[in-house]
This record gives sequence, structure tokens and C-alpha cells, in this order.
Amino acid sequence: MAEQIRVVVVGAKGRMGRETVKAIINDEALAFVGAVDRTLDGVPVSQVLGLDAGEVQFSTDLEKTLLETQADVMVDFTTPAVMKGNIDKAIALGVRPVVGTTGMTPEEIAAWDAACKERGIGGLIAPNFAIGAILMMRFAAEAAKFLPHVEIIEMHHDQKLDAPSGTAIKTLELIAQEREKMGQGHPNEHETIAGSRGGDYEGMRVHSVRLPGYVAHQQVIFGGLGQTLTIRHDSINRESFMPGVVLSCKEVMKYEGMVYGLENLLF
Ligand SMILES: NC(=O)C1=CN([C@@H]2O[C@H](COP(=O)(O)OP(=O)(O)OC[C@H]3O[C@@H](n4cnc5c(N)ncnc54)[C@H](OP(=O)(O)O)[C@@H]3O)[C@@H](O)[C@H]2O)C=CC1
Ligand SMILES: O=C(O)C1=N[C@H](C(=O)O)C[C@H](O)C1
Repeated sequence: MAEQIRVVVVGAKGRMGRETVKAIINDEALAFVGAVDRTLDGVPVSQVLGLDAGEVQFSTDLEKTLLETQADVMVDFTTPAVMKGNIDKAIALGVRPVVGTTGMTPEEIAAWDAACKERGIGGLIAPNFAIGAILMMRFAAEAAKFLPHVEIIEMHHDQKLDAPSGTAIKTLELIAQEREKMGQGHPNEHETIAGSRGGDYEGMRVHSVRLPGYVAHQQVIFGGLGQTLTIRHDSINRESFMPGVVLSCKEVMKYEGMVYGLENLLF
């Protein structure tokens, strides 16, 4: 059997982190070797997550964990504020970042791409790991060629820190590649309540709903003469992201540079 890919999960006790630990443990090609989080230093992962995680204990020290475990890959599901330093540390140590945390700028991605290439390692930033979401974005970009009037409504659980979602931003970027920048709605429209028309990305409007009960959902609505088209994706649980995370941990071993978007590994 080929040597297993050694994976450290950062944010391991969080909603996505614990699902990721489970997925790695269940994949024969991957070895779960380290768990980092903000608290729980020294506490066995098995005890907290109720999984068969062997001897692995939580650590609050990312650098130490990456070095001691001889990690090949670091998976990050933390927060927008924390993720950036984690990526810098991983790249500096030659550990390939697979990042699901959202909230970085195009300039930061470009800098990490250069750093990964310099270090001779791969990296992946995926605003969404669910295959259905990747297809939703692809179909939306295609539809925009024919129906350029478009708005996005994304709906998430009420513990989400960033708005709009990383998925909505990626969708807007992909659509923007396919249509001319243009205004939408009436030129003299007026907001009686500020923010009613949502965020503006090159004339496209984006609306973020945050409510208990949701996981991760997005609809892209196109309007044309006498018709509308709605492309909708729903993640009804966090397992939906796991095939993408597992695939990324494997693929990231095969190239150099920071790739932005799981679609680049799939199509
Ligand atoms: N790309 C994708 O497909 C998906 C991406 N996401 C993104 O992933 C990120 C995490 O989401 P989610 O799992 O729901 O969030 P959670 O809040 O459930 O998990 C985040 C974890 O990171 C921990 N953390 C905070 N600070 C640090 C630190 N300094 N070092 C290490 N760990 C830290 C938190 O600890 P504590 O709670 O103690 O502060 C928590 O355990 C978000 O940005 C979200 O948008 C989510 C779903 C899918
Ligand atoms: O915070 C979440 O939950 C999610 N975040 C990602 C995003 O910002 O797009 C992916 C998914 O929507 C779930």
C-alpha cells in the first residue's frame, strides 16, 4: 500500500473540523495525525469527538503540531481572522494548505500562490467543497451569458461570521467573467431601509440571510423578458462537503501553487 498522506486539521473541534476528522479517519489513503484548536490543549480527540482517533490529542500550537507530526497537508476550518496566519505558517514549513475557511482577498490568494510555488508545494482554497455547489456555480456562469440580469440570495445558519458567503463571492466572480459589468434595477431606485437592495458586485446584487435552521444554501436568480430562472443548491448537512475535502487532501500533493476553487481540480 502507498504511504498515507499525513493530515493535520485546524479548527478540529468546530462544526466543519469534526466532520473533517471523521472523513480523514475513514479514508484509507489519509492518516489523521494532528488536531489544532483554540482550546483543549492535551485533551484526547477521541474523548471530545467520540471518534476512534487513536492517540491524537488536541494542541493549541499549530507550528509545533505541523513539525512534530511531519504533516503533508493542513486542513483549515477556523475563522477569517485566524486562517491567514495559519496558511502563512503552513507554507513556511512546506505543509500544503487545504483551506475551507472563507474571507480572504484576491491579493492574499495571489501572494500565497507565489509563496507555494517558491516552496514547491500545492495548496487549495475552496469557498465550497460540495460538488452540488460547484455545479450550481458553473451552471450560473453559463446562464449569465444569456440572462445577464442576476441576483444572489444565500442563506446560512446564524453562527456564520462573514457575509456574503465565500460561495456567493466565488459565484459573482465566475459570473463576472461571462458578462459585461452593468447596472441592474431602476436607475433612480431608492432604499427606504438602508441595505434593502443588498451588496453590489459589478452591478449584481447579493443578499445574505442568517437564521437558525439553515446549514448552507444559495439561489442564483436570473431575470429575462417574461421569465426567471432560479438555480439553487442546498447543503442539508456538513457531510456534503467531505468528498471534496478528502479529494483535495490527495490532489494537493500533485501540483505546485495555490489553486482557488475546487472546480479547478474537477473539470
Ligand atoms: N469551504 C467550505 O466548503 C465550507 C467552509 N466553511 C467555512 O469554514 C469556517 C469554519 O466554519 P465552522 O466549522 O462552521 O465554524 P466553527 O466556529 O464551528 O469552527 C471554527 C473552529 O475554529 C476554532 N478556532 C478559533 N480560533 C482558533 C485559533 N486561533 N486556532 C485554532 N482554532 C481556532 C474555533 O474554536 P472556538 O469555538 O473555541 O473559538 C472552532 O472550534 C468558516 O469560515 C466557514 O465559512 C464552512 C462550511 C463549508
Ligand atoms: O459558514 C458556512 O457554513 C459555510 N461557508 C462557506 C461559504 O462562506 O460559502 C461554504 C458553505 O456555504 C458553508
